[in-house]
Amino acid sequence: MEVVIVPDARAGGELIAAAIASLVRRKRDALLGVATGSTPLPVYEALAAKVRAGAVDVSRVRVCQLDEYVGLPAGHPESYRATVLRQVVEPLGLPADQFMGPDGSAEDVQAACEAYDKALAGAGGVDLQLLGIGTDGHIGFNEPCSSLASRTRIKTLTEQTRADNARFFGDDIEQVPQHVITQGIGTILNARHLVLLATGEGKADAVAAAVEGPVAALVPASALQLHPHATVVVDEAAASGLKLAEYFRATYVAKPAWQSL
Ligand SMILES: N[C@@H]1[C@@H](O)[C@H](O)[C@@H](COP(=O)(O)O)O[C@@H]1O
Repeated sequence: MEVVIVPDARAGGELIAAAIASLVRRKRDALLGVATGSTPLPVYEALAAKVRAGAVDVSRVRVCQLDEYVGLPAGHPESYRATVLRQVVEPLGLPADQFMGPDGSAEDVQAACEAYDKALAGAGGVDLQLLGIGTDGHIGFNEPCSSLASRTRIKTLTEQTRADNARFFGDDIEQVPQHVITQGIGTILNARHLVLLATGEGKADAVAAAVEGPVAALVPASALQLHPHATVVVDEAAASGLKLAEYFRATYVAKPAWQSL
């Protein structure tokens, strides 16, 4: 696992957008797994700026969702489908048929989960999966004690996650769905490159547990330790609980010029 400490969220966004651009230059139809929440927004803004500047051609890039709420009415603005369309697909100018996600309004949710897991593999697998981290250490919507081998399935949110996400639902926790579909941890680990971005002091404990604690289902993000190509990008505040921060800084300074993220 590589840990990169950046001065602020904007720098993290620039760094990851550069890594995505570099991937797309190597593989024009890369499958990009995107996350929702506030944290990845600087990545999407930096990437869209590169596209506008003509620095990278993303016209063949495919985008896929990490997770979705269950039971929101179709087209609800806070569904993750609507969110990713608004924040990623439209700003990048991609056609809807280059975007895939699980069907959160399916009658048979279990079948929708299995179909999505198969569709990801059928699309050749995710090339780069962008991740955030919940304050309880979750990735996607894999809450604590999710199986580290789990596939895409339905999960029940913790009260903590519903409270954290209430800000997207008029600060009313009752409006936050209880159930979600999420790529499983095993599914996420199938991506070729995992890039987790965490910013702000509120993520410091979760980041320290994920990066320096034991691999444990209690901290789903610790599963990144099992992946051969995982990059954790943190700002100073989110890095504040890391015991090895100085080592991570020195390693990044000494990184060979030919080695990308
Ligand atoms: N399912 C999403 C996660 O993918 C995201 O990482 C997390 C943190 O969001 P934020 O970046 O807003 O803190 O929120 C939700 O739970």
